[in-house]
Amino acid sequence: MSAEALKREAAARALALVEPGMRLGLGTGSTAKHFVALLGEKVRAGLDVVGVPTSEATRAQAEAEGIRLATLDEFPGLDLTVDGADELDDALNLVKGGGGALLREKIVAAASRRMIVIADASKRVPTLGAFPLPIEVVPFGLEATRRAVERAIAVAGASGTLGLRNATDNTPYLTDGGHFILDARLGRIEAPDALAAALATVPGVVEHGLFLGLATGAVIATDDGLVTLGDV
Ligand SMILES: O=C[C@H](O)[C@H](O)[C@H](O)COP(=O)(O)O
Repeated sequence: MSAEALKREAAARALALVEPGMRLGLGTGSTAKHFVALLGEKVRAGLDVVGVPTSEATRAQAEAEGIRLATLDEFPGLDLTVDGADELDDALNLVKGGGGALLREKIVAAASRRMIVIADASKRVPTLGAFPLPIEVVPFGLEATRRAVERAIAVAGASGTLGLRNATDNTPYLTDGGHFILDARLGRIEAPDALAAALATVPGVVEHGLFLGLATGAVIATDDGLVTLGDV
């Protein structure tokens, strides 16, 4: 099965968790896009839900699908968020932000009673870190922040290189919040909690892509069928 077909399978399984009246967090990325498309079909068939998008891209897609949207200011507590991930381990620790949406994704996930990750099997890893860890930083003081991030990575016992993410026109990539992203190529993250704690101390770091203790379950689509982790 193609990767897209697997992503759609995982999305379809997560859709079965959606009940009428739910307040949903809508994730970002190529896997979450399948979920939003399938949800749109259900909405047009009469399902009444409200969605909080985690990016402008998801907002545009959900609007086009006819999904009623709201903000976290209107609904500070959500029932369920369904989102993709760049990596997940068996303890449901995640790396997210490959598509630059980590900040809103983390706020929405933290506001949700349940967060279900949908992924194809390529995202499941024994140890996080092969995928570069996105670290969202404010443009002001970039070089000083970059150095402080390097020190924080070292304090957490990790090592690697940091690169400023560029957009396709070769200018710095800007997130929906108007921030830059430093991608940390670490290879392995042996102590995600220590790294998350160290990064949180750096002024200028807005958020990072380690999602620890946020996902409550995962649906992973493999060629041999669906595998679930946690509470699905
Ligand atoms: O910023 C983007 C998000 O964290 C995505 O959920 C993540 O990058 C996975 O995206 P995809 O489903 O396209 O692999």
